Amino acid sequence: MTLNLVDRRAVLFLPASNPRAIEKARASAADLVVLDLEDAVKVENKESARLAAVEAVAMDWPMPVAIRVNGIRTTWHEMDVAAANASNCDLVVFPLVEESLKPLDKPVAAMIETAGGVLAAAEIARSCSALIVGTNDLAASLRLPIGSRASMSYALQSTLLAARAAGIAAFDGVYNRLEDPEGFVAEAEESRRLGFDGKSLIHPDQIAPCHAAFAPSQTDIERARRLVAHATGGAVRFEGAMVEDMHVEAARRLLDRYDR
Ligand SMILES: CC(C)(COP(=O)(O)OP(=O)(O)OC[C@H]1O[C@@H](n2cnc3c(N)ncnc32)[C@H](O)[C@@H]1OP(=O)(O)O)[C@@H](O)C(=O)NCCC(=O)NCCSC(=O)C[C@H](O)C(=O)O
Ligand SMILES: [Mg+2]
Repeated sequence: MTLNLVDRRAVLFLPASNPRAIEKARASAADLVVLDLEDAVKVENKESARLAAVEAVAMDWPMPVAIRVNGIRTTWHEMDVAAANASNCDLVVFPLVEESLKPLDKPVAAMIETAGGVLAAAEIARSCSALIVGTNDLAASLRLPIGSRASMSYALQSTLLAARAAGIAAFDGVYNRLEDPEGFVAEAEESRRLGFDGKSLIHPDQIAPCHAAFAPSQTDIERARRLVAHATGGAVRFEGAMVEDMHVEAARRLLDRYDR
């Protein structure tokens, strides 16, 4: 079972153990909300967070809502998966994935956040609805010093390639520095240039800048409109450059995204 998440931009994570954050997320402009049972939840709250997540997804949500379960090597994993699978959530997110996901009764997404996950991303992508890069765990797995995003470019691009080859959505990782809005915007714009559909977020303040970074600019939209109007099929000269059918298709996709 799959869920079309392509073109969703703002993927907001929050601890399932935080009821105020759940309320805030429901009222937000996030495109996908992920109630976390994994790293954001203290060990002593794992069971109550699972119950809270199941209760929360039973409410009405204006956007798809997911539950992220604990990793396969933890004692909570099986109970989390069973609870999420039986719940009203739209998607189950698995962390630290290194092989194909087993099908559930609902759509699944995989987090690529280890060296093994990156190398298996193409196979994993064929078993799920989205790949999400977990840049914090990935940095640890690759033994990178803090702030070494440039050293992750191969992993980011491999994940994107795997998702595109499987025709599913790809989301970039989180930006941890809550008090650095300029840094967030720069990283989100880079994510868009890399081809990601959107970015994982950890705070409501990151939602609006994320939408802005991934939205097509007015210049892009106007150019796309001119290009679609100008195209006659095959190779043509358009504003000083050669364009062919794939450029027209890309322009149509951009206009379609903008309209939606
Ligand atoms: C990072 C935080 C712990 C910061 O918390 P805090 O300083 O308390 O936040 P604020 O005081 O600014 O909060 C203001 C209000 O906003 C709500 N809030 C905060 N964060 C969220 C959120 N993510 N979603 C919805 N609402 C949120 C607060 O409840 C306040 O509400 P109110 O009291 O009514 O005013 C905190 O932001 C946080 O917990 N963020 C999410 C952490 C998380 O989910 N982490 C796991 C995913 S990230 C990850 O692990 C990626 C991957 O696995 C990897 O390896 O990289
Ligand atoms: Mg992680």
